[in-house]
Amino acid sequence: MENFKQLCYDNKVILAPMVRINTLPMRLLALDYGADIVYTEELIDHRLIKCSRHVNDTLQSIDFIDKSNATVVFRTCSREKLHVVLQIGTSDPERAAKAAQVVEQDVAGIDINMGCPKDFSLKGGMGAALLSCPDKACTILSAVVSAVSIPVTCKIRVLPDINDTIELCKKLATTGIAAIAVHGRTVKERPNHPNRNHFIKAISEALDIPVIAKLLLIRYTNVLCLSRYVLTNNNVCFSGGSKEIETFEDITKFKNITGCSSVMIARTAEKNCSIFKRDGKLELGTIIRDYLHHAVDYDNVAPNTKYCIQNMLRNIQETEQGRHFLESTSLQQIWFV
Ligand SMILES: Cc1cc2nc3c(=O)[nH]c(=O)nc-3n(C[C@H](O)[C@H](O)[C@H](O)COP(=O)(O)O)c2cc1C
Repeated sequence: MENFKQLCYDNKVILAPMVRINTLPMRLLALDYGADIVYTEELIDHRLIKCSRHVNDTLQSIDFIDKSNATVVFRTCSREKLHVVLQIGTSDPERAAKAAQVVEQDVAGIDINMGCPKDFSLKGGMGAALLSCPDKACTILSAVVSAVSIPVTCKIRVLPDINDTIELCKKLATTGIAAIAVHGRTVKERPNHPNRNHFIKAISEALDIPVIAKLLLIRYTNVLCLSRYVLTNNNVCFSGGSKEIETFEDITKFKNITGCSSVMIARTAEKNCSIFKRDGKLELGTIIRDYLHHAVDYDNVAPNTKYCIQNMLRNIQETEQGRHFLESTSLQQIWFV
């Protein structure tokens, strides 16, 4: 209950899950700049359940280490404990529940990925594959909700039909999840397709009293628990707006368009994490330096650090500021800041 009070999904600006980008340094950077909640990259249940928890006194971190090859699968620290949501890739209720239990004491929430369109996920029955198996999706969510005492959420993509999407959301909402994040593109749509903001608006309007009533009736008898799982439009997070979100003010605009009180940002944050700053974005050089401080402090693996910085650089090449930055600074210089 204590954790839930801390992790509320109402009116939040959120760093959306991004594979290889959202390791600890990026999550801390987003928090520095003003994000309220930060998602991890998707971590597959098979890997998490093989992990053991280690308190790393040198780095002041908590490490989840895969014993079979001594790899750090997930590193976190006390600073993010009340803000970090760990996203699990799964196709199995039992494994999902076990994976959630492995990290439960060190994170603020658990999210189940139901939107990944990649072959790897679809072939394994994970990610967007769950959108076409709603019963299985619900079984997974219910298993995780029962297994842990922190909030559980899921992140979906919209279905081609608006009413089917609303029905799916209502069904998922009966499992006791605390929020749904909706990416307004279908599985087949690519990032350059327009985001279906009107779908998200319809969902946020539909997920109101009936869903609350259903949840209250079906799942809980204890009054203290009731308010914990009420799912209204305040608990629908908007995702998919990066093409149209360039400034912090744009976030408010999208809240209004979609009727969601929370907004998740992926690609805009990937290229300029200071999008979360209320008082305006920072120069890329400052962002990279701030990022590197966290990467060094937490001994982030070099290939991952390099990948994130290369993405920031690649993504700004087309902007005036980016061209100027690249002309005046070499990657070599940045690397040794
Ligand atoms: C590099 C990258 C990695 C991503 N990885 C994940 C992931 O692990 N889990 C997930 O649910 N979505 C993932 N996504 C999707 C984003 O979370 C988000 O829903 C999508 O990019 C649309 O939001 P945007 O317009 O703000 O970019 C990823 C997106 C990008 C660009």
